[in-house]
Amino acid sequence: MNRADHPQAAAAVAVETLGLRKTYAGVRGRTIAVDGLDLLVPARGVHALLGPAKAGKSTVLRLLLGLARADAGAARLLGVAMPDVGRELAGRVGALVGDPGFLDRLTGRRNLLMHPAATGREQVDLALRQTGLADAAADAVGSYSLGDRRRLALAAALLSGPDLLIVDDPTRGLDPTGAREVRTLLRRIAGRGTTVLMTTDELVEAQQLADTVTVLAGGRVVGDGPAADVIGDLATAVRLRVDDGDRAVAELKAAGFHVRRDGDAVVVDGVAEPAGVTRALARKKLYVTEMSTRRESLESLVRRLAPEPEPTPAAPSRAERRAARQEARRRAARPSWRQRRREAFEARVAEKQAAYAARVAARERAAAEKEATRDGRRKPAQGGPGKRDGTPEPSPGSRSNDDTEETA
Ligand SMILES: Nc1ncnc2c1ncn2[C@@H]1O[C@H](COP(=O)(O)OP(=O)(O)OP(=O)(O)O)[C@@H](O)[C@H]1O
Repeated sequence: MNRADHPQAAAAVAVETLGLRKTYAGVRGRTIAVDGLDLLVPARGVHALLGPAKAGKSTVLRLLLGLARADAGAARLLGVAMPDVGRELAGRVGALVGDPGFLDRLTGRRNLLMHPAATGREQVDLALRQTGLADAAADAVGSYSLGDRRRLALAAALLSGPDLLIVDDPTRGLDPTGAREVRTLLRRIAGRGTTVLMTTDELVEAQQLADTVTVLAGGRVVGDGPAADVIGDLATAVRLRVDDGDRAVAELKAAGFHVRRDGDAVVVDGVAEPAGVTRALARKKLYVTEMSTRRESLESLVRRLAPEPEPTPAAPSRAERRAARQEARRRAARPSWRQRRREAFEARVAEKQAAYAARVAARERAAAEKEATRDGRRKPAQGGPGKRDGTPEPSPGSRSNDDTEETA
């Protein structure tokens, strides 16, 4: 979406990035984790960075928090440009990225009191109340459920009363109850005026929790805007069997559906009304023999937003470069296709010429033998068949030119 077209572009912006890029070097070459990212997070509300595994979500958060250095691009958090974020925004940005490193044998309250952002018991107790942990404040963290630990981590991130809270995958690993509690908490935090920027790979979570979303795939933005517009009402994917699948795909495409083949089946993604698909087919005299529907997955959403996402090109590793050089040398040493064809052709010509020469020699031999036989017969009879001048009659097969001669 164009910045100017963004519904909240006119309002304050909490986070914005332009052309942000990050690559990681590994044993198998370089991985492009974030590839020219333009991100716009409106101030206030919950913004979800939504994408499948390895889409680059966590890397974006790490870049924004200064935990990793970008190769290129620019970013501003709460109006402050990236290199100065740490110095100028101390206390205004809270984060929950990675393991908060609580000590199990200490109470929740004691862990928070030891946090660098803690200023005193009053502030700590406020954070515990805000996260619904007041009753568990005196319990050892070792006895906390995973959901309670996550809420304690959020309490730590809230200690400084931040304007922006950055949270990486807040419900990962939680049971449905724990996940629901954390989602409710995040909505409550946003309701109090803190902008929440979070990552998730769950479509339903983004739909339930986020006001705005950015969908990432392969380190790139494939869609962004209000959650209701980008995700919609969790459209349905329809799977069909039709007698003429290829024609069905063509007709549905022409009718504006997002359609693809999956083996014998035809799959239509992002369908608001499944009956619309069967109607469109029936109009073209194509009849459905089998049909099933399921809620749209994140993968099909990404496919719908970016029908043919370009694969992230990874730079070749040293081993791959060496193999490519060896292959080039091997090709250079081997005769070219053209050269091999010419050699084969010349071999065929030489073969045919040799066969022709052998046939001519055989005919000449045969003619000479015939001549010798005729001479032998004439001698005793002194006048057999033949011309009067003694020239022998040409035999039927003794032409000097062979009209069956093959040309190369
Ligand atoms: N420190 C690192 N060193 C090398 N590669 C990395 C590093 N961190 C991330 N990557 C690679 O960068 C790509 C993006 O990873 P990232 O963790 O940002 O994705 P993600 O969308 O958060 O995925 P997930 O939901 O699985 O956590 C992946 O291919 C990952 O393997």
